Amino acid sequence: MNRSQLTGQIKAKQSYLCVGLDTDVTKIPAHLQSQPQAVLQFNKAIIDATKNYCVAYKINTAFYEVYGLKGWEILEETLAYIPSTHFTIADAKRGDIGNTSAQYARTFFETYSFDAVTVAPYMGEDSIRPFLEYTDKFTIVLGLTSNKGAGDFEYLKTNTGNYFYEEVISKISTWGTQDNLMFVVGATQAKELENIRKIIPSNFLLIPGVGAQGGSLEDVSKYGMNKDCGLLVNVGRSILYASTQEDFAETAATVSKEYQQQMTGCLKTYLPV
Ligand SMILES: O=c1ccn([C@@H]2O[C@H](COP(=O)(O)O)[C@@H](O)[C@H]2O)c(=O)[nH]1
Repeated sequence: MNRSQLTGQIKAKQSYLCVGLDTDVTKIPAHLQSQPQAVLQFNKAIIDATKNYCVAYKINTAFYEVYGLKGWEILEETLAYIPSTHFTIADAKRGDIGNTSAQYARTFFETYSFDAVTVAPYMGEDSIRPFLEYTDKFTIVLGLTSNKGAGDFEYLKTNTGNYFYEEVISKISTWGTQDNLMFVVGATQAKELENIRKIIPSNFLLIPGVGAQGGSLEDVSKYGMNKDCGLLVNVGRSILYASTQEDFAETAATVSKEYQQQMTGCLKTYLPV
């Protein structure tokens, strides 16, 4: 899915919700846990329940890799079950020397046909270029993360007086275009979004941290939205585990709809005219 198809979906659905499929078998309803294909069944029920309210799904590979070969099969079947109208993200946070990054890019863009993959920027240009060579796919680079550890390196001041994360975003933004490059910015960092938009007014941002991590959808929308919306707000646990009973799918639908309705309001209020 390209940028204009993504923005088309956002407009049509009045939603920029991305549902995070971080499925932890110990947290899913007890009645499913005994089923042989528990994670896949859970994912399918969540996708059926939420697809009308969201425009994207993010599969965090850690929750599948933990089961070895079986986990990769579940990941593949989950990806195949996501409707083609939805943008798909492999949250794998890869990045290595170029020769190795090329294999990671092939994995997520060819072996599995994700629309996007998350990449860690620490190893620099040659570690990111192999992903960006897929000009019809999106490379989503970690910009300013949602966790406490963001303070350890991302907020260090460089000799230019800027934060390290600003240098990272600013430099990497010249390596790609708004059609193949996005950045991750945590919802818990909403106060920085106004500044980030000065550096990258056009690129889409993937925003995790609303829900379980306490980030504010309102603030993210107020400070991060651009004329195309430019936001994919990921919500995982607070949708997946909104109920741990037999009504988990209905409850996930209700919570997703609430997010979608709040997003409709934010689009009316904050979309620049
Ligand atoms: O800075 C970051 C980067 C990635 N993540 C990922 O997003 C989701 C958040 O899930 P919730 O359950 O909604 O908290 C998860 O996959 C993280 O690995 C992030 O949270 N922050």
